[in-house]
Amino acid sequence: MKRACGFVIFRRFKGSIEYLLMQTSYGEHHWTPPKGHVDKGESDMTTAIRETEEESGLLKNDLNIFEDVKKELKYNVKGRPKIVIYWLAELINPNKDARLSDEHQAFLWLPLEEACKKSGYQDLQDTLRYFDKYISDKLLK
Ligand SMILES: Nc1ncnc2c1ncn2[C@@H]1O[C@H](COP(=O)(O)OP(=O)(O)OP(=O)(O)OP(=O)(O)OC[C@H]2O[C@@H](n3cnc4c(N)ncnc43)[C@H](O)[C@@H]2O)[C@@H](O)[C@H]1O
Repeated sequence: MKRACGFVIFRRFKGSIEYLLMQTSYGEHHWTPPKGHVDKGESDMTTAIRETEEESGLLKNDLNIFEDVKKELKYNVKGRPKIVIYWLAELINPNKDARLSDEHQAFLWLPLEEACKKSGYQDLQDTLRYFDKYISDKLLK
């Protein structure tokens, strides 16, 4: 099965929580958090870190990774099943911005409702809402 891993990255910015979404420069120009295919012999977490660095310029040291908070999405791409694993991560310095690679044409930091609208896919919206609840229940109290 095709497998991809990445991070739902949030930052605490001017009193609100914002999520990083990136828009592909190919295909349908859809928006997702940074993620990508697991290479042969690579662990899921290594993939998530590598793809995030390649796609957004944000390094492992820029992030506080919540290894125990993850979500798996399963959907079909061209008729073949794909699994995508996202962990939650916080951008430690909220003023450090992302940068683009050739794979994306735009990125945005968006509050929950706008991020859900932009992402479109129901399972990604559910994932964002699940992580948002974790943030409010566990990190903001
Ligand atoms: N059309 C294209 N033209 C040119 N180059 C292309 C291309 N598609 C991929 N590539 C190349 O493939 C590389 C991507 O490699 P990676 O960067 O390693 O992998 P990825 O993020 O998992 O790829 P992708 O964007 O295809 O995956 P997603 O599941 O979001 O998206 C895959 C499909 O699933 C759909 N999808 C995404 N999330 C979904 C969800 N939650 N539910 C249902 N469908 C979803 C998307 O709309 C999309 O149709 C790029 O370097 C690019 O060069």
